[in-house]
Amino acid sequence: MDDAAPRRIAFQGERGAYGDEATRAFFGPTVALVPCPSFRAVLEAVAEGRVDGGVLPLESALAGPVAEVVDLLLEFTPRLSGEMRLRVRHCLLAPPGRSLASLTRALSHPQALAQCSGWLRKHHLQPVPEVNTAVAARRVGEEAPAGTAAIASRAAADLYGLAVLAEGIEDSPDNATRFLAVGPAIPPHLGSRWKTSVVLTVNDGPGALAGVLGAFAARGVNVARLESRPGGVRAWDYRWCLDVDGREDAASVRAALEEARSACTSLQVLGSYALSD
Ligand SMILES: O=C(O)C(=O)Cc1ccccc1
Repeated sequence: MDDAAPRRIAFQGERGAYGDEATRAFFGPTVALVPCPSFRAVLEAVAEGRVDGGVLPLESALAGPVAEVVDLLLEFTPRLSGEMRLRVRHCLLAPPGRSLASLTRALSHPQALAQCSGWLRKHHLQPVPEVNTAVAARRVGEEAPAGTAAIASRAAADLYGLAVLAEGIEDSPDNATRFLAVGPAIPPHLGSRWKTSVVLTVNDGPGALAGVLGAFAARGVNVARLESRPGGVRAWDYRWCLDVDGREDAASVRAALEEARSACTSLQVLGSYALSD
């Protein structure tokens, strides 16, 4: 890779999306942004080497996992190159001149709708899913549909000529989303804390999952995330996604993984990556 050339990084959505903000926070203002229509398109661009990396939202502190991204990571198994937490502050946006009282619907990404569900209920606004917050803002700006607002960032309001009717409408004051960087480009300002992501299926029988967790506990390795997804060998078999603290090549993590394997029908290390400070 030419060091002087800006790195091309794919994200889902359009300018003004939270993925856009996360990509610039990860890679700095000179990054070459490559907007993609879907999360799958981001991973395809990375897999085919059309970009140097991609940035994807994995889970929100308030609304939980972005299940589509979790499943796509298991399908594509890209190189995991970094993690960051982005503070997400949502705004209610409408064409200039509209009042809150005139609105009946709010368009946004399902994660944003979920993060603002209490506020929407209180203001009698019907949530309407859209592929991305920035797409919602652009549509409301261009088409000005009757009674319809968008939930997106203040940056999206500026980009698409919308007025900010309310700011900070998320249901928790510390609403944040974990974003992962994937692909060969490593974000430049990562810290010293590392994580390792693993996907496994366990033997059928009492204590199998406890055996996996016990292997990490016995070596003082913190399990930071444990999530089940469908898609094991048979119906109702689960794939368990674990994030543990530490690098795959750390002695404690390596030994825990080795012991965990004996309680598993499959165990795949997706990768180790550092967290941004
Ligand atoms: O729709 C967006 O802008 C995204 O990047 C997905 C998203 C939505 C809400 C919170 C974090 C990420």
